[in-house]
Amino acid sequence: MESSTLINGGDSSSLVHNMDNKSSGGVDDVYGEDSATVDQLVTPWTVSVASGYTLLRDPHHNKGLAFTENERDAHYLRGLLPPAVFNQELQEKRLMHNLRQYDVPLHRYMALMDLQERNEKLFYKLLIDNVEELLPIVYTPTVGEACQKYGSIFKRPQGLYISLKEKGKISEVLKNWPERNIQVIVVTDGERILGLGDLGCQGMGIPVGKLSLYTALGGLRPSACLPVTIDVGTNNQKLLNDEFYIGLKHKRATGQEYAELLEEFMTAVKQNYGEKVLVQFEDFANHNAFELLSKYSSSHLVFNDDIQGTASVVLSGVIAALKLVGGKLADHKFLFLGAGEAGTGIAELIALEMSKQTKAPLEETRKKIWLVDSKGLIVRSRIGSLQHFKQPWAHEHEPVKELIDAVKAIKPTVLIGSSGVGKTFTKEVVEAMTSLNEKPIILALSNPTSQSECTAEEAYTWSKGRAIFASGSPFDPVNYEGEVFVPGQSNNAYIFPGFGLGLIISGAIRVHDDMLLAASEALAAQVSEKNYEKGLIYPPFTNIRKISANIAAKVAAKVYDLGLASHLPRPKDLVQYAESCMYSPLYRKYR
Ligand SMILES: O=C([O-])CC(=O)C(=O)O
Ligand SMILES: [Mg+2]
Repeated sequence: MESSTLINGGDSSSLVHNMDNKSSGGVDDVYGEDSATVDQLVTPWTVSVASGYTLLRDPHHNKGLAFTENERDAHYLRGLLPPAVFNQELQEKRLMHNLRQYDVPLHRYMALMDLQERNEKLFYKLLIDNVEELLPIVYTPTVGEACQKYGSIFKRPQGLYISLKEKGKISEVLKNWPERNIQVIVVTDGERILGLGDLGCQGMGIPVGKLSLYTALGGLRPSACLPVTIDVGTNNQKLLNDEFYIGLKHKRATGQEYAELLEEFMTAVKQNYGEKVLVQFEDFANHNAFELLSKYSSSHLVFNDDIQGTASVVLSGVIAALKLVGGKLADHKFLFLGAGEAGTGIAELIALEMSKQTKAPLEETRKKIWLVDSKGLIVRSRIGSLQHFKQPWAHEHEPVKELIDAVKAIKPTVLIGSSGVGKTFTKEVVEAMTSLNEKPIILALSNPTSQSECTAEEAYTWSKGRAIFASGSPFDPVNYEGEVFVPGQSNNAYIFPGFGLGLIISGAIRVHDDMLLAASEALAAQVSEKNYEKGLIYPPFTNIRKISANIAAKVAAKVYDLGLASHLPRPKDLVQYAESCMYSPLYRKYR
């Protein structure tokens, strides 16, 4: 009896089911009032939505108690809602009040996911207006716990699961997703979820969380965002033993079997969504992350958030920190704990920027940067046994085993933790950094909070208030000897939403390192004098949409300059253009 119609346009290109009985869900034409969102630039935005009970169950169009009297009459809602009519602000106030009743962050997370599935606009309105309070819930650290428990909190699909069972059918599986105009995909295979290790299929929480930030922080339409989890098995024995585990119950497929599944996925993505769809790789293990990025960067629009997004946000923080500590980038010396995706990605982008500034060859600027991995300082004598992505960092030096001895030997001005292992910046390490530097720059990037190399309190206390500190997951301000220190959050969430927006509004077909440098410079330029006075090296998240528009503009400008843009002509004012393309969470009036 049910027929379905595909309707494009607005922020809601969705599959709407026509039913015979209008009162239980017919199809009405609706004219919205929002400013144009990204794809409205190419499609007319008359949209059709279901009415009646079906409308209340459709998260893209449901407004709950905010349906007006006229809308209740026109859309067969009489009796389905209690009599009160709330505006969106009152709904928001009520929800924030309810959320704050939960003491357990995971309960807040679950309440927010329920809201997202019930009333999408209200979810985004809440997230945008309360970004500092809600970011730690929908994102790190709480999203990490959600992934660990994803099997038991799973209710409805929030993204696509593509497992080895779907081999040979991936293109068909993509067509099962209700949206067609996809602009960004965040994909994980769950092998390295934050610093929590292999969570297999339960890694889905990460693409879902990242994409909700694409919308809230970067203004991408929710319906243009597709979370994907590739399931090739898991090596996490606890999950394999768990009768409630939601993924494939065998060890991870590797080698050719893995590569073929990924190849089929990447091909199907391009076939279904064209060459301008952005694929963001997220939380893959090192070996696959580097390989996938280099394999697909010349044929697809791909971006690895852990290698490139993290690099861009850290470079921005370092550029900003120079205002507080003085000197040029090339005057500084960097020591990393962790030589994986984040560590080597950041190191390379810093070396590139140094090389750009000084005109020195990359081989020279790399020598200012040292990395420590689980076997100690990466030095020339280890080269034969090093993975290829570590080899550029194998400089001449005698072997050093421990981080503390590396600090003493290298004498860095900047210490960066990206190993995924918590509590590794010990008192001794922070004190050594402080004895070497008037203002040591210390970045503890590993996520979630449990994996942070040190806490904000430890950094400020052990450095006697002298550290310039930022971390991947948020920490509260610290009161040290009567002075309040506000730690920064050096997280790729500052970069990827604006970066992706910049790629999309310009119709980029490839990502280039210069675009990452442009994003870093754009973010650093958003740190105000007031922020610097407080010792901050990142602007607060409260202005993130404006920040994202500025990042998007600089990235798009670079896309145009490099001749990689397919949306012509180039808009005159790219900041204004980026802002005008952003999704609005305000309700539309339904006729
Ligand atoms: O998700 C985050 O908070 C940052 C990130 O990409 C990671 O830690 O893998
Ligand atoms: Mg990540």
